[in-house]
Amino acid sequence: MNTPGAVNTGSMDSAGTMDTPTLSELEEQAGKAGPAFGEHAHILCDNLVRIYKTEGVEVVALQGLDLLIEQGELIAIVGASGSGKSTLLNVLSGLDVPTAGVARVAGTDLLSMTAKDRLRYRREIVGFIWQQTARNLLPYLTARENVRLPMRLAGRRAGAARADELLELLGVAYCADRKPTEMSGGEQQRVAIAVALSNSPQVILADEPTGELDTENSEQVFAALRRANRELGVTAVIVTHDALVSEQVDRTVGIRDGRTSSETLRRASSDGKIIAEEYAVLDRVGRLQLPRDFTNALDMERRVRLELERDHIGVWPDKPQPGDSE
Ligand SMILES: Nc1ncnc2c1ncn2[C@@H]1O[C@H](COP(=O)(O)OP(=O)(O)OP(=O)(O)O)[C@@H](O)[C@H]1O
Repeated sequence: MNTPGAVNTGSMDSAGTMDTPTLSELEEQAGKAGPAFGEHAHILCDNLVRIYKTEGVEVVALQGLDLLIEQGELIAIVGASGSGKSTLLNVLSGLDVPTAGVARVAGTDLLSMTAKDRLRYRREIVGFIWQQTARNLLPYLTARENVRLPMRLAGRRAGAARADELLELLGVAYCADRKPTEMSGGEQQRVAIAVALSNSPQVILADEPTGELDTENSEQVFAALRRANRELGVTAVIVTHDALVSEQVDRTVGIRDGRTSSETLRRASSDGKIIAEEYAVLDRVGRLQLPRDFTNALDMERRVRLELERDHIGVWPDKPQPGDSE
């Protein structure tokens, strides 16, 4: 007889005693397990690690980062300098290979790609926009020619009509025949978004796309990214220090010390106001990063006392606080 709640994994032999389970029985059982972590996510990072080694010194830039992004989301990634944002974007763009963990974008496993897969991935699945306007466009080509170039490199018939449609969508149709030096920084970045969208990628990644721009140009570049996201359905991930960007997306993910630490979700209330709610991220093994200003305010160090209440968990400093009863 089985113990209540226990799972009978084996089968009976002719003498009626339990066998150890066969491999196929174990495989069948594993197949019945619930959905894998992030199975349906468009972008999945599971326990992602990136260690840089320079002159014998190791820097752990990503320390087991988990992140799930749904298809069609527009999210901002924020974090202090050195927290690992660019490292993450380099991994997602296929420029860099993580040391360990899982990274999957639009069904492509980024750790097991061949060189040929990687080239195809970078040309057709993701589009990229850099902070430095000069890095995004070739200076001797016009805006239209820049947008047509990725189509040519991918062996497609380089449709001038598609290039013009994209420039129109992003509000820079009037720049089609201009070279980068004849455009403002904001116009160049909007053309760069058109270049990134040229081969109809499923995901666009932008590293500080408004970092070199004034407020007016930043607004126009962010509006162009949002239009690309809404009208083309492309998933968009923007690394930014710019509050104008991070406070207007539906979800902002905070990275601290190479891990996701917080998320801010925004939704419209019934009276049309935007409500932002900040959450700490609970990882798959139950780890939580408490905001540093909270732990500093209560002088929390090394360990805290936890208490399970009916509908929440209380977190107290280890040391008694002034005014605490004995
Ligand atoms: N190629 C590299 N070789 C060695 N260490 C690196 C390399 N690239 C990044 N790092 C280190 O990895 C950590 C994360 O860097 P990363 O550039 O991802 O941070 P970031 O959050 O993008 O910072 P910033 O906002 O300043 O761009 C830092 O400690 C950085 O010094």
